[in-house]
Amino acid sequence: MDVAKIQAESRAVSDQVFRELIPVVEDIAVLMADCLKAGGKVMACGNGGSSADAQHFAGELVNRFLMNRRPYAGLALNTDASVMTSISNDFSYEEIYSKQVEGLGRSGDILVGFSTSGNSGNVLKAFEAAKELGIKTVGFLGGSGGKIFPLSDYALLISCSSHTPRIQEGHELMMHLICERVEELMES
Ligand SMILES: O=C(CO)[C@@H](O)[C@H](O)[C@H](O)[C@H](O)COP(=O)(O)O
Ligand SMILES: [Zn+2]
Repeated sequence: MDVAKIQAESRAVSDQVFRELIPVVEDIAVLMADCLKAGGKVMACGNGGSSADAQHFAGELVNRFLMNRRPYAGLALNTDASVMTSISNDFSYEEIYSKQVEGLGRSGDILVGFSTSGNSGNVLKAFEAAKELGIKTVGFLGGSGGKIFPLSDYALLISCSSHTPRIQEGHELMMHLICERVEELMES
């Protein structure tokens, strides 16, 4: 393990977030606060570590980030094993999120997808379903942004790295920044 190389890449990711992506973080926080105030909800999805990011985000929204306040409508789409195994078994793994977006999503909601490659098929299909339903899409992406980039109304793209763990760390940083700003906008 080359710690110096990892440190340099970690710094580059953090620098990209603070130099380039804060205006997008702000736009997304405003979008989410407006959605939540209007009675909409924020759905999130991803695979592997990025599914953990989706759950992490929903937990911050429903319970608390820094403030004790009313719960916000946040939902991770990767937490219901019965729904996911049923869709995977009867149809395909690619449809585990799109079918939930079709069933649970309403116009005015927001769909967040975490994908470091930007190419996970189930996140891509969920974004396609969201577009059909008038649901805004927010992509936490990496590298070139992949196939999900053009379907993202808002893209938080860690383009300086193509390494999944470093990109995920950048995603978590931005997810926390969004949570802090959403709470400020909702509670002020
Ligand atoms: O957490 C990690 C690596 O840090 C892995 O579990 C990783 O999330 C998985 O390989 C995912 O399937 C990768 O999907 P994606 O980021 O390309 O959409
Ligand atoms: Zn990981």
